[in-house]
Parts: sequence; C-alpha cells; structure tokens
Amino acid sequence: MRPVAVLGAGAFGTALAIVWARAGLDVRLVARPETAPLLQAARENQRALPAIRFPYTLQTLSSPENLPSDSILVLAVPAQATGAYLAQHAATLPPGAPLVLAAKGIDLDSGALLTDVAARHWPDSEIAVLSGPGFAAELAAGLPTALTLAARDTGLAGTLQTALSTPELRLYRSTDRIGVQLGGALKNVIAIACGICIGAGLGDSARAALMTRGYAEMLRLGLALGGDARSFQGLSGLGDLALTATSGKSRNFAAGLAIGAGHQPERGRTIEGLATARAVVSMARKLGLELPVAEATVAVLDGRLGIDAAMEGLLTRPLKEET
Ligand SMILES: NC(=O)c1ccc[n+]([C@@H]2O[C@H](COP(=O)([O-])OP(=O)(O)OC[C@H]3O[C@@H](n4cnc5c(N)ncnc54)[C@H](O)[C@@H]3O)[C@@H](O)[C@H]2O)c1
Ligand SMILES: O=P(O)(O)OC[C@H](O)CO
Repeated sequence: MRPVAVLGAGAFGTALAIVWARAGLDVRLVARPETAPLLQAARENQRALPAIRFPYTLQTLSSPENLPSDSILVLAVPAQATGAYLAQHAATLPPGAPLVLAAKGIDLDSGALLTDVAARHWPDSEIAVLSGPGFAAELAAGLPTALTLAARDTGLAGTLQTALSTPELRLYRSTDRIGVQLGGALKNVIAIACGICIGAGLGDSARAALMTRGYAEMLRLGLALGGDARSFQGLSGLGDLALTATSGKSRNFAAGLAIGAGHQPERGRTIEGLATARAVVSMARKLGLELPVAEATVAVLDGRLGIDAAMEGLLTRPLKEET
C-alpha cells in the first residue's frame, strides 16, 4: 500500500484525505503551517467540513517536507494556486513521485492547462488528473461518488485507480488528461451561466438550453485542444456539468445565482469558473473558435452586458443547424 499525501487542506483535499484514511490508506494531509495545528487539535476541518471527524490514522502536517519517498501526491489547492504551490514546494517533494492534480481550472496568467503548469515545476514525474462529479461534503459524509483518474500512461492510470479507489469512491481510468481536465474546468463556466439564468428568473427551459449549448462549447474547445470526445461524454464532462449546473451546493452555480439576482457572489469562496471563464474566452479567440455562452458569461461578469441583453444576444444569433 503506497502512502498518499494530500497537499492542500481545503474542502476537497480534506474530504479526499478522510475518504482514503477511512478506507485504510496511509494518508498525510498537508495544510498551511498556520492551519495544521488547528486541524490536529480539533481532529476536524471546522472551516471547510465542520463536524466530520478525521479518522484516527489521518496524519496532519504543516509542510510537505520529509514525505515518504514512495508517496502518491495529490495536489488539492485551487487552480490559480497550482503554479505558486509547486514553485514554493517542488524542491521538497519526494523526487519521482506521481502527482495527481485535483483542481478544476485553467491558469489565467498563462492560459495553460494545469498539467502544463505543473510540468514546469515537476518535470520528471508523471502528472495525473482527478476530475468528475463530487462534492467534498458528500464525499466526506461517506456518500457514493464516481470520478475519473487520467494519466498519459495507461499503466500508471491503472496503478493510481487501484490505489485510490475505495468502497465509496469508484474511480474510472483514462489516458485523456486533456479532455478530463478540460471537462472539469469548463463545466464551472457553464455552471455560472446556468446559475445566472436561474437567479435572473429566466427559467428551467433556458437553463437546459444553456447547459446543452454550453456542453457543445466544452466539446468544441476540448476537441480543438486535443481532448477525446468520450471524456466529455463521461463523468468529468457531462457528469460534472449535470451536477454543477443544477445544484445549489455548487459554489459556481451559487455564484451565478447571486449574480443573476443582482447580488455579489459570496466573498472568500473558491469559485473556479470566474477565472476560468476569462481564460477560456481568450483561448477561444486565439483559436478562432466561437463560444457564445462563455463569451456572454464573461461579458456579464465584467459588467459589459446586462443579463437580459446577454440572453437576447444568444437568442438572436443567426439561426443554424444544431451542431
Ligand atoms: N469542494 C469541492 O466539492 C470540490 C470537488 C471537486 C474538485 N474541487 C476542486 O478542488 C480545488 C480546491 O477546492 P476546495 O473546495 O478544496 O477549495 P477551498 O477553498 O476549500 O480550499 C483551498 C485550500 O487551498 C489552500 N491553498 C491555496 N493556496 C495555497 C498555497 N499557495 N499553499 C498552500 N495552500 C494553499 C487554502 O488555504 C485552502 O485550504 C478547486 O479547484 C476545486 O474546483 C473541489
Ligand atoms: O462547488 P463547485 O462549483 O466548485 O463544484 C465542486 C465540484 O467541482 C463538483 O464536482
């Protein structure tokens, strides 16, 4: 049994660490230096997952130094912090350890996929992606969840799938890192759009239209960047879109709801789609792709367009074949 080190003790990192420790894995949860003592004292993450006790075997650490050399590393900080985390800590991580990225997003500064951001700092090891529909609170509560684990090498994908699957967390494997990570990143943008639609009172039918046309945009961009259409049909694409664009438990959907109702999104929450939407639009422009739902979402977020005008713009585009 290989030890697992979860780097980042927010909601998702903590939930994964709890699930894996409960299943009997040897797990270290690496938090910020100021947070680790609080987690250790309370034996729960009171901020992110209140009232969910840590299994007694779960170790909490304040630094990723001195992790076991055969560790599987799982990075669970927000997408925009991926590069900074690795820039700061890569030198202290066990050389050669596989790194699984759990964040969902596209780097706003560089427009790069997170696997490419990570590879700059972690060039000599395999980088895998964990994505799919799963709320941290549900995972931590022991509810059943299925996600996708993608690595370029099918052998490694299988090794990680076996190592990290538990009775409650079923992992499917894939070799399509591009499609799997893009599904997770792009669904957040469409979830914000769907939230805005519901928040503004435009109705469930309009939301279904946005989800479907948004899915077509996910596929369009994903295929242009080298993803496999089957990934978008799977858990990390359609699966996560279905969850995130319909559930008030999603921070992206909830942010959209607030904006649609004329309020600010709740401050201090990790709302990945806000940065990813902007990254996606600039990426699509460079590639010459039309992504009208994503474009309209960014225009609303930037205050360049009102919600009614954005919807009218989408509805009055030239009539076309459904593709
Ligand atoms: N919460 C979920 O249900 C869920 C599910 C699946 C995937 N994800 C993805 O996981 C990622 C993290 O989300 P989350 O819900 O855990 O967010 P969160 O806001 O709960 O936690 C983020 C954590 O990262 C830490 N962090 C940020 N920058 C850091 C740095 N430079 N060094 C050390 N720690 C740093 C923060 O202190 C915080 O503990 C996101 O990309 C999200 O899309 C979340
Ligand atoms: O709360 P959200 O919107 O970040 O969604 C969490 C997960 O990505 C759902 O799979």
